[in-house]
Amino acid sequence: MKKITIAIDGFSSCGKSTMAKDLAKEIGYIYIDSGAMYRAVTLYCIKNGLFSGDEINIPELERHIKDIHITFKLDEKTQLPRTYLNGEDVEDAIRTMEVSSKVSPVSAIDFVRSALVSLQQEMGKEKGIVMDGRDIGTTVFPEAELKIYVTASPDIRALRRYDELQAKGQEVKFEEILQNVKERDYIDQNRKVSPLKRAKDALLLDNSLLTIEEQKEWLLKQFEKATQQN
Ligand SMILES: Nc1ncnc2c1ncn2[C@@H]1O[C@H](COP(=O)(O)OP(=O)(O)OP(=O)(O)O)[C@@H](O)[C@H]1O
Ligand SMILES: Nc1ccn([C@@H]2O[C@H](COP(=O)(O)O)[C@@H](O)[C@H]2O)c(=O)n1
Repeated sequence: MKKITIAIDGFSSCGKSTMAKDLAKEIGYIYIDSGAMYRAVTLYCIKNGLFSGDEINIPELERHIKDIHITFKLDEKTQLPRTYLNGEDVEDAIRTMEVSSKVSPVSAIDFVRSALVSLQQEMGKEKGIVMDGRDIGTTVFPEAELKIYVTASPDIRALRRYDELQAKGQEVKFEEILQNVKERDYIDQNRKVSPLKRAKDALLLDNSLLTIEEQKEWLLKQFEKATQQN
């Protein structure tokens, strides 16, 4: 069967990567979490002193951008990709609140976006890929055969993330997560370059009241329809 490209965009913590991972596993496609790449650049900035408070040293980051190498390696146990920054496994380090609180301003920088978009397009050039993010259906793969735009209420999204981080043993406050979710939504929707918006041909999914299993079934049906049409 001819392989297609699947773009899943939407708001932070709404379940995009859960859906994308599940589908990719089921259909044998590559899964790429583009948010992990923006998080890795942010972690690089933190580790290399490119932040002073919340302020990024943009000229310095531009000088460093060619030294930032992001790759993914499949975890043998989970069969899921882990993110590597310059050869180091940073999959857990990029999921902290510190990175979450600094990532959206980093992702709004034009040269950061153009570097990562080129890398994402290279990863998807053979098709057979499910990529999730904010601009996958609008900028990275505007020709994707299946585009999904996911949303859920901010409170529901914050609660899902809170439960997840608590289960991982991270000390977090619900209010802090809710504020971070709202701030990232605002920056992501209002930045100049590739803001988060629904592509004209994207299917809308509000999963506020869906279980993980229900959204998985819904997505699989959309995949089957898309492959029949292409
Ligand atoms: N339909 C659902 N019902 C309940 N919990 C869900 C649902 N979908 C995903 N989750 C949970 O919500 C949390 C956030 O999901 P996920 O990481 O997939 O979101 P995301 O959109 O990829 O987030 P981000 O953009 O911030 O990376 C996870 O703990 C996941 O298990
Ligand atoms: N295509 C993308 C993906 C992500 N971002 C930015 O990265 C942040 C973290 O992404 P998560 O998916 O892990 O939440 C996100 O808030 C965006 O600022 C992006 O700009 N484009």
